[in-house]
Amino acid sequence: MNDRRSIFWMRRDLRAHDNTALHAALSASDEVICVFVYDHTILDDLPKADRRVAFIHASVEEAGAALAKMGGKLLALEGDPKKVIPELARRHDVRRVFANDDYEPEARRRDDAIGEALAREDRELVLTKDQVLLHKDEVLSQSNAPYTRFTPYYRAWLKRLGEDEGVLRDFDTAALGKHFGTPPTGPSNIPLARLGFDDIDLDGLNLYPGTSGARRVFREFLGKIGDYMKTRNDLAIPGTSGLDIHLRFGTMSIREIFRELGKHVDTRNDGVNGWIREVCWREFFSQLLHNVPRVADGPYLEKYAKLDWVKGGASKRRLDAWKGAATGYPIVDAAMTQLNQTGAMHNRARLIAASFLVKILGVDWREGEAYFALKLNDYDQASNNGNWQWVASTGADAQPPYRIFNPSSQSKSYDPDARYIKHWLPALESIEARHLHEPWLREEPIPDYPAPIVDYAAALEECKRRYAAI
Ligand SMILES: Cc1cc2nc3c(=O)[nH]c(=O)nc-3n(C[C@H](O)[C@H](O)[C@H](O)COP(=O)(O)OP(=O)(O)OC[C@H]3O[C@@H](n4cnc5c(N)ncnc54)[C@H](O)[C@@H]3O)c2cc1C
Repeated sequence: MNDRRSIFWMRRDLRAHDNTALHAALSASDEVICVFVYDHTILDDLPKADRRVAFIHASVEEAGAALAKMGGKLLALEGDPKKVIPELARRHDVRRVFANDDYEPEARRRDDAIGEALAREDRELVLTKDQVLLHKDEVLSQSNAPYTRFTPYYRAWLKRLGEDEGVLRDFDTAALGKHFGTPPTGPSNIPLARLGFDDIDLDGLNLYPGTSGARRVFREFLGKIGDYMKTRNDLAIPGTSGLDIHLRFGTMSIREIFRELGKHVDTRNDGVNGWIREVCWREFFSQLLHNVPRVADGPYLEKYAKLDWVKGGASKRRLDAWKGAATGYPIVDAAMTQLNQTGAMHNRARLIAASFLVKILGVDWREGEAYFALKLNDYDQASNNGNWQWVASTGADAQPPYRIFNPSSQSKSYDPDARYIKHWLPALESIEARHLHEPWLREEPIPDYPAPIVDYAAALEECKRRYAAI
């Protein structure tokens, strides 16, 4: 066995630069084989036109080119990683496989299986932290338990960032390029069509893949981050960073983002602080899913497993109307249209649409969670689950059960001129904004637009009864 030859397995870290696992592999070895595996156990269940697969594919292409510039080569394979990785390790007789940690329960089961398969042959899967700044049990409460409330977690997280400069270390892979050794033969990417997927116009969706795309989006955001607290809830303007898909697929290192913030903006500014706090929600939910993996299958507050959701045909009709942007509540229908057409959805719109499904339509939050998982470009199990549970009041640090987003007042506050609604529902262009916030107050129904699927006041009472019964 060659102790000095390793594999670097690229996953949710589609970049060559500042990559912890790649850096660890290069530091420990004379030869590093870099591999990306198109995982058919995931891909086979996806629609042929999938924006995320197209984004991944283009990002793999760019990461492969970056590795080539550094003297390496990316090998693209397809299949089930549980077979592909141990086979590759055997074929090249490597001692260690390096990869960046993934905290989703299914990914952990996969990694455990691969780790065991490698160990049977005296090899090793080495997992390193890369996806988040602080992970697993790095931020614990005074009683050494994982935090389940956001605010104390946030304070402890900030303190740790302030005290430990190493958290933002640059894992400078370019400086270690000489350790790539002889590249293996094989393609550095696989055509999308061969993988069974359609090409997608990512530019048309304002999705710019790869590290170049991430840095471009980040640079643009740096110019306006100071206004973040004023603009982040305005549905009609791009007031947030748009870095979500890049953080999801690791096209830019979270450490690089924080180092750049320190260099270019005043970190005492409200906008910058507000943005850092939002990023911390991502880390909070990541450690929560890792430490309390049962949240993936049910409510964190277990008493809410007994919530009496609307069932049967009524539930299906309501869910279908919500998915199909036909609830008769324009702000909800605009949000769902944005999701269906682009895979993106503004955070405020997510809150409104999710709250409407759970609290007004009385549909089990897991139905909404599953639909977002299918559609969102930035789908991340920890953040999606954490936010759905926040909205449904079943989560670790959730909103109280009786806090219910009123779609009309949300619409008036965050889309006063109905610009967002009219953009996504252009058939409503000629209708006055006030009638789009509350269409039922209009003398004549809006032509070719559905009547409200439920009466808001009655649904509100039903929701209160549902939660009070627990
Ligand atoms: C019901 C619901 C489901 C969601 N599902 C996901 C999901 O699957 N994946 C996902 O990344 N985000 C999810 N979010 C959180 C949030 O809506 C998105 O992170 C945000 O809209 C991404 O846009 P941005 O990058 O421009 O955000 P910005 O406002 O610029 O925030 C920067 C980054 O901080 C993180 N962040 C911001 N808000 C949150 C939050 N509430 N929770 C966790 N992280 C946050 C994200 O990584 C985001 O990219 C969900 C929110 C709701 C209400």
